[in-house]
Amino acid sequence: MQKLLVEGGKRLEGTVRIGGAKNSAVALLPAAILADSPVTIEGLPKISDLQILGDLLEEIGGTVKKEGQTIEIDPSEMISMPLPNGKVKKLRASYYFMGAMLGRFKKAVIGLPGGCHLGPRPIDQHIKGFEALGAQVTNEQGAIYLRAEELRGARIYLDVVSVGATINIMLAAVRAKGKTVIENAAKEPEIIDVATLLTSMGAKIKGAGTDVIRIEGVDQLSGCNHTIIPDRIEAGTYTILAAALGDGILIDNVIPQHLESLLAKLREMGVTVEESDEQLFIKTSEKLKSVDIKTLVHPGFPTDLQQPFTSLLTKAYGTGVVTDTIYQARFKHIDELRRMNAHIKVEGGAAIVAGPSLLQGAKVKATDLRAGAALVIAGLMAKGITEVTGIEHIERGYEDLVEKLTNLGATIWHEKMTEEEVEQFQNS
Ligand SMILES: CC(=O)N[C@H]1[C@@H](OP(=O)(O)OP(=O)(O)OC[C@H]2O[C@@H](n3ccc(=O)[nH]c3=O)[C@H](O)[C@@H]2O)O[C@H](CO)[C@@H](O)[C@@H]1O
Ligand SMILES: C=C(OP(=O)(O)O)C(=O)O
Repeated sequence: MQKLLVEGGKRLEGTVRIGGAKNSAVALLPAAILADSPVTIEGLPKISDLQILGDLLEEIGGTVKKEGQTIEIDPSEMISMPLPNGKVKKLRASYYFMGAMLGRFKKAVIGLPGGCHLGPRPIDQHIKGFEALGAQVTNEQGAIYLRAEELRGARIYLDVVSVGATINIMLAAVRAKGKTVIENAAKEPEIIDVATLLTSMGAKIKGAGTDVIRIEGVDQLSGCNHTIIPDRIEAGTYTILAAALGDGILIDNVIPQHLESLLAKLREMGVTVEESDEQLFIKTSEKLKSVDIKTLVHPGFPTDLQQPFTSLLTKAYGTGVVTDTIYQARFKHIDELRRMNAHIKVEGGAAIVAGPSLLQGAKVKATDLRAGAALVIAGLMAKGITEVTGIEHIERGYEDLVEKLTNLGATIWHEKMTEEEVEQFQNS
């Protein structure tokens, strides 16, 4: 097992290029199941979640060829093999095998998904959607069994705005008979990206990116070529880092409109933010002003940037209140930031950050993906060396993290954990 060592206190500058969007990629790969010929997806990020999804596609009979950041998935020989255990539990997005396999085979057995532990993450809205389309859904020993004689289009109102449920229902509905309307749909850019791929495959989808999506089912979907959108959360993470320590950092391959809620907050704090078509230029200010943030569904402030943003707030003057309305318990990074001398308390579902604090290097543990990003940012801001364990979480969503940060002038490296450290880590 490896840990990350981060030496803090340096100002950073240069250019960082953003990879393809994790939360698109993890849906685009399962979407290929719906086609009858090879689907090619370009611009994939180098992250561990995609390796697992590639393995799962092979387990059900797909032929997967990877070359650089391009993947070709030939789904023609796939069968509806049950995936009740094993790799499906290692990530969240394995739930997209439910919608895609139901759409193609009218049956599937998929274990309940894993992913970041952020408090309860039910999938009742996914199931409500599948049932409305005519599927029988049962939960047997931790696996979801789905079966339908035929899928029929339906009007589905989501009780909770859910990215996963919106995409999953879309995946099944493109192969249902007749018209499906998803109301109160999520509007995240990744939903548009998945709809774009499905449309290139021959699906008929209108309204992706709005809260009403209309789908006219088709009998057949074919292979196509698709280029993935840039990762707004990776871009947002480097933007936050640049706001904390940037002497002028250019974020390349980003769609600035995807990050408007973050950029508005950074401007309020006094950060220099310049936008162009596919780039952002970010420069910190000597005296950052505290702000409050409240995470909301898109286009509100993204929950996935809440944790990295909390690290930035420790440097700002004043009190900042962080409220996460999507995951009320997404605060596991706070205890670790406190070890680094951050003055933060969690009260009534909000984290209250009193700044500025001079962060000190410490031994900390990444409990989830974005907590890991928050701790790396804090480590780069801190005096001394920070050791971050739990880096397999970070590898789920950040490609080439060490290389990208080193290019910006950071001192960060991997080290093998000793046996004693591994034991301590496993028991903590
Ligand atoms: C792989 C992927 O794309 N992950 C993202 C996706 O997760 P995921 O798709 O799991 O998140 P959702 O948008 O579904 O969840 C939003 C909220 O709805 C609740 N909910 C969701 C589904 C459901 O059936 N019932 C229910 O109550 C969840 O507990 C949560 O409070 O969107 C989240 C919210 O932007 C992001 O943090 C994750 O990075
Ligand atoms: C919560 C996240 O991922 P997942 O839904 O894959 O666990 C995330 O990307 O921040």
